[in-house]
Parts: sequence; C-alpha cells; structure tokens
Amino acid sequence: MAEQDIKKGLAGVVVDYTAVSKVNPETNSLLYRGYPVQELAATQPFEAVAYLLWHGELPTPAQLAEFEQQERALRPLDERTKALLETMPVSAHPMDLVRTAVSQLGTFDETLGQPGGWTDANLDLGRSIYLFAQLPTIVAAVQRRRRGLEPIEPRDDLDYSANFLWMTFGELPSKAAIDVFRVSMVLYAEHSFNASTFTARVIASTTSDLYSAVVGGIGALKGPLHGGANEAVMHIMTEIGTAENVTPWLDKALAEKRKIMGFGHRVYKQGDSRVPTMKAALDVLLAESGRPDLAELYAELERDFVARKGIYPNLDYPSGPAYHLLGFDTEIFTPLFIAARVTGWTAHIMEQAAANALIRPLSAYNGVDERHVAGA
Ligand SMILES: CC(=O)SCCNC(=O)CCNC(=O)[C@H](O)C(C)(C)COP(=O)(O)OP(=O)(O)OC[C@H]1O[C@@H](n2cnc3c(N)ncnc32)[C@H](O)[C@@H]1OP(=O)(O)O
Ligand SMILES: O=C([O-])CC(=O)C(=O)O
Repeated sequence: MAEQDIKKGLAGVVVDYTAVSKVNPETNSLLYRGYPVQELAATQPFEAVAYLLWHGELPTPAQLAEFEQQERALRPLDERTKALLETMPVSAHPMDLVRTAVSQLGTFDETLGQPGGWTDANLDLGRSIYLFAQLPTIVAAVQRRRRGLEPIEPRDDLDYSANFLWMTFGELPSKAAIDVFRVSMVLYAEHSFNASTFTARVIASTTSDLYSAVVGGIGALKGPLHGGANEAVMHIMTEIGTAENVTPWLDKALAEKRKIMGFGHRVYKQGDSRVPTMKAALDVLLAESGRPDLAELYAELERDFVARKGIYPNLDYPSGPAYHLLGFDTEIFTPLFIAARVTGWTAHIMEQAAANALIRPLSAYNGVDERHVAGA
C-alpha cells in the first residue's frame, strides 16, 4: 500500500469555517463571536453569553429580559422526565443519566415526528433554548437523587446560575460562590471544533435532528481525554491526598505511563487561555472554604508536572476542585460541563445546518489483501 499522509486524530487539520469562536494558541486567546472570553466572564450573565453564541450579538437589556423570561418558563421538568429520572438505576453514571434524559426530550418534540420537521432549521433555536433551560433542572435532580434527596422545583425569581445551585442544594451559597459558578459556565460554553462539538456537527451534517446531535456530543464529552477530565482531576487529587505525596505519586504515575488529568491540550501548547480566569475563581472558593491543603496540592501538582514535562493545566484542572468546593459530587462535574457546552454545541449545529456539507472523510485501508470464501 502506498504511504498515505494520515493526520491521526485530525491533528492540525482545518475542516471548515466557523464564526462562533476563535481559539488562538499563539496569542493564548479565546473569542466568542469576537469578544474575549475573559471580558464576558467578568461582565455577563450566562444567559447573555448563550444569547451571544446563538445570535452573534450580545442582547440589549430588553432582549435579555425577554430571553430570561422565556428560559425561566422552560425550566420545570415534564412529568415523563421526572419519571425517567426516578426509574433509571441510581448507580449509573450521571453522564449516562443526563444523556438518556436529553434523548427522551427529543421524543416530546412533536415537530420531530412530522415529515421534514426535524430538518426545519427555524425550529432549532427554540429547541436550543429548551435544552439550555431543562439541563440544569435535570442535572440538579440527578445530583440530589444520588444523595437520596427529592428534586427541588426551579425558581423563576433567580437567574440561571443561582437557580442551578438552588435546585441542587436547596440553599444559596455566597454571592461570590454563585459568581464562581457563573464564570465556570461562561468559560465552558464554547471552544471551536473540540471533539464533542465536532461530533455534534458530524451528526448535524447528515441532516439528523438537533437532539440527536446533542446526545452525540454528550457521548463524546464523557471521555476523560475531553470533558470527563474535570471528574478525573478530582479523582487523582483524592488519590494523591496531600501536597507531600505529589512527587512520589508522579514518579509512579509517569513510570506507569498514566496521563495526568487536567494537563495538556490538543491546541494550546503553552497553557489554556481560560485557566487564569478559572484559577482566580477557584482561589475565591479556596479562601472562602479554608482549604489550604487543597490549595497546596493544586499548586504542587502543577509545579512538579510542568517542571518535568512542560505540559500546562487545561480548564478542567481548576474547574474540578472548584466544583468540589461548591459541593457537587465528583461524578456531576462533567454533566455541569454539558449544561454549559450545550450553548456552543447548538450554535455549531445551527451553523452547520446553514451551510451544510456531509462530513465524510476518507480512510486508508491497511487490512488483509483481497481473499475469497472457500467454494465461492
Ligand atoms: C476541556 C478539555 O477537553 S481539555 C482536555 C482535557 N483532557 C485531559 O486533561 C486529559 C489529559 N490530557 C491528555 O490526554 C492530552 O494532553 C490531550 C488528549 C488533551 C491532548 O492530546 P494530544 O494533543 O493528542 O497530545 P499528545 O497525546 O500527542 O501528547 C504529546 C505528548 O505529551 C504527553 N502528554 C500529553 N498530555 C499529557 C498528560 N496529561 N499526562 C501525561 N502525558 C501527557 C503524551 O503522552 C505525548 O507523549 P509522547 O510524545 O511521549 O507520546
Ligand atoms: O478544545 C478542545 O479540544 C477541548 C477543550 O478545551 C474544550 O472543548 O473546551
């Protein structure tokens, strides 16, 4: 077979244009629709960022108020979703529970059952807002059920971030903690052609429906090389225990060729543009919670691993401990990422639909040569 120029993992391959976001590893920057993500994280409610990703512009105060009203009205779960969440095995991973609940939401959408209904792009914005509003209620209910607690109904007097925490914990943390959560949602919302967004776009490119594309995105996000890393970061921090254990733990982990979760990135090689903002948010929680042990462990693992390998933390490294300090179970961290990233996924699904070409790359065959079944 002639040698082929294979780009394993599509590394370095530019497959399409996007106007949703720009990831620039040279300047270590990330723009959503032209705006630096740090500026959005410093100033905007998550609802405004979702609006920006879908519409291409930040909302005016009147547009934001109208969107908030729409989103708040869509928060309560259908009885059939509640029943599904109560009957699925509590031992299942929350990513699988949330994926299944989102898949079921697609079956409630009557337009999907009608001929041509699912390819009507005019309906996709409404579907995106519906998923955006439903996901916090689903994730909070999954978290509570893990603890043997009844779900808490959404409150329409609270914004997205405060309501999410209210539905999860039945009380509101400090304003500063709510703001840390908001910042994490903004930073997780969008990141160009990452693996889950690309998955969603591949599904959209077949002119499948938006729910199917989001379900596919969730499947791709679950893996620890992608979104599942925020959960995995907390598992390794628990495994290491304290800062003094970092060096022997790293000696062993690297000898065993383990990947150190929360470090490295396909695009950023000199550090992730979002980490300084999320680390500053984590510092607020570390100070509030009085956990110098966790702060030391965080700093020592980063110091030692960067010194050895020159591989820097990605967004999952500060997000994992931040979600831990907010009180979430470790297994809920990646579902939180779903709730944020559904904004980016759906913006990309709509962009794909608006200028579609079926995504179907080629492969080079390296299996056995042609052969024949005996007697054929
Ligand atoms: C929100 C997000 O999805 S961000 C990513 C979250 N994922 C993680 O944190 C998981 C840990 N990190 C990784 O596995 C990788 O860095 C990835 C998958 C994110 C990026 O991988 P790639 O761009 O394919 O880099 P690649 O795997 O080629 O790494 C280059 C070298 O660095 C090593 N390396 C990269 N990341 C790590 C890591 N976290 N721990 C140990 N070694 C690493 C690789 O083993 C490889 O070494 P080699 O050349 O000796 O084989
Ligand atoms: O861009 C990537 O490959 C992964 C990532 O950081 C993200 O999806 O936020």
